Amino acid sequence: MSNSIINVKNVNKKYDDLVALHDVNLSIDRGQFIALVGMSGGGKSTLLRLIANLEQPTSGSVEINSSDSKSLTRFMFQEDRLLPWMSVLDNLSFSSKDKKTKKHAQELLDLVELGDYADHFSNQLSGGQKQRVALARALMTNPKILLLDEPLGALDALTRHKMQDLILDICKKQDLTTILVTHDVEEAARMADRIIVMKDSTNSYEEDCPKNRNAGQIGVVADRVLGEILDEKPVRKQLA
Ligand SMILES: Nc1ncnc2c1ncn2[C@@H]1O[C@H](COP(=O)(O)OP(=O)(O)OP(=O)(O)O)[C@@H](O)[C@H]1O
Repeated sequence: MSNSIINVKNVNKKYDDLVALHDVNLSIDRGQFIALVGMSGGGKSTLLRLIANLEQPTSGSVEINSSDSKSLTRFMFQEDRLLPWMSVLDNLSFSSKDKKTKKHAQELLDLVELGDYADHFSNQLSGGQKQRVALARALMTNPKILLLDEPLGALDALTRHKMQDLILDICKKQDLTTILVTHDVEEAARMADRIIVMKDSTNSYEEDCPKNRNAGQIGVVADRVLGEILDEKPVRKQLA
């Protein structure tokens, strides 16, 4: 039996006459940590939105192999989306009075090492702490798939490093399948066990349709072992 949880088949996505994704095929196994890298406008976020079922492909299909596909995915955005008038705990539980929900929220705050910050408000948190709250909130529905769109872009290098470790740790503990969009190749190399490069469309298709210059296609898939620091040439060479 296949172990894949996400199957993207022959996906094309057009916005009017702009081709954002061109014939993308991708199969992701349960528990994999995927990094999606590539040039700006290459279709990374578009692919993530299709997988999250926030948008539909123009053609092709995105299949999620799970019994509870509705509660599968959660985004963690780059921006701080915490509601400033709610405490950290309420941001997770949406002020629910339900004891179980509150307990779950507190457990997740403990998981992201912010157990003592439940009563704080977002203006009392650092950028890294806000991102950890956002991560905890993303986990509230017990997702099986975590979709991260440039979550760490605004953080300083040290905080970013710590967050990378925390995310990896949580993904392992919660047995999550994760897709991380990042511009940072080092980050991709550090975190992912598979790196997918969305490449610029420089084939004849582009000549036919100049507007499709950035149409996202899966370029290179590099498999590597989780946790290793990448100093292998292949990924960089192919990115250059
Ligand atoms: N809702 C939309 N309507 C029209 N065009 C869109 C829409 N969303 C994305 N696009 C276009 O589709 C292409 C791919 O965009 P997308 O945001 O997926 O790229 P990206 O690789 O995530 O870029 P970046 O790295 O800059 O975030 C771009 O040309 C973009 O302008």
